[in-house]
Amino acid sequence: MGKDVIVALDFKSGKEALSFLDKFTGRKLYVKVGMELYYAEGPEIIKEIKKRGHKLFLDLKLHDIPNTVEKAMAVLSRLDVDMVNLHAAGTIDMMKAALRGLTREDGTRPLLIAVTQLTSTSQERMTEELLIDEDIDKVVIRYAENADMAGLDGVVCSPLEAGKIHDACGRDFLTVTPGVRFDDASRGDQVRVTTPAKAKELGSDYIVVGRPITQADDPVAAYDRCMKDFVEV
Ligand SMILES: O=C(O)c1cc(=O)[nH]c(=O)n1[C@@H]1O[C@H](COP(=O)(O)O)[C@@H](O)[C@H]1O
Repeated sequence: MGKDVIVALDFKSGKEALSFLDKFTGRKLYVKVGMELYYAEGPEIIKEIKKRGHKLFLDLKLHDIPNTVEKAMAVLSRLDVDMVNLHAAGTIDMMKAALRGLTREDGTRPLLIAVTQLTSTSQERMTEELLIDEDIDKVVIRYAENADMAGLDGVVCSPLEAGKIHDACGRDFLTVTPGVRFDDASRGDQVRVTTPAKAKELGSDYIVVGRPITQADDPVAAYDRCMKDFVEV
């Protein structure tokens, strides 16, 4: 499994996202388009980024009844994206429906991964607000097993949980991990975080990094630091 750094393009407009990408002259990145940018620009921004040769994870985190998710995934399958996601909390039936919707007539489809527990969720909040009275690691692993059972390709989780998920679901089951911070950086709203180097040690397949790169004084240097610590060492 090739490891890579996925840059979260959390920008309010296509103009900002594209001028950010221009800083990486000629380099092909793996980027993530999330709700903010997609809701602002729609499918056109996807086409433009793909035209420039970048790989793209479309992060819309679908979570609805199975029929609605199946139909929405069928629409997303027409976009030339490499990966899409949904919330595992929508149940195994919803994940199976998503997979059906995403699979094109010729049998091809983007990778489909499931968010387990958001990396901004702490043990305390999960227990007290969501009334899930279990150890958060156990919940994340159970959601990963559900995603595996539904036939998905992997999960979104904290890098801290990547090793345990591979133990439960196998080495080929993808762990895509946001919640990544350099030692000297602020966590912001993230809770279950670690560094790119530690994420590599724990077996994460992809790290998803937003603000530590996009808001750095030198974004290209910050990206290169992630690549060096996570991919190249
Ligand atoms: O699905 C995601 O991408 C996601 C899941 C999750 O549990 N936590 C999480 O932070 N993300 C996304 O990963 C990115 C992390 O951004 P930074 O916190 O700025 O590095 C954001 O775009 C989030 O929407």
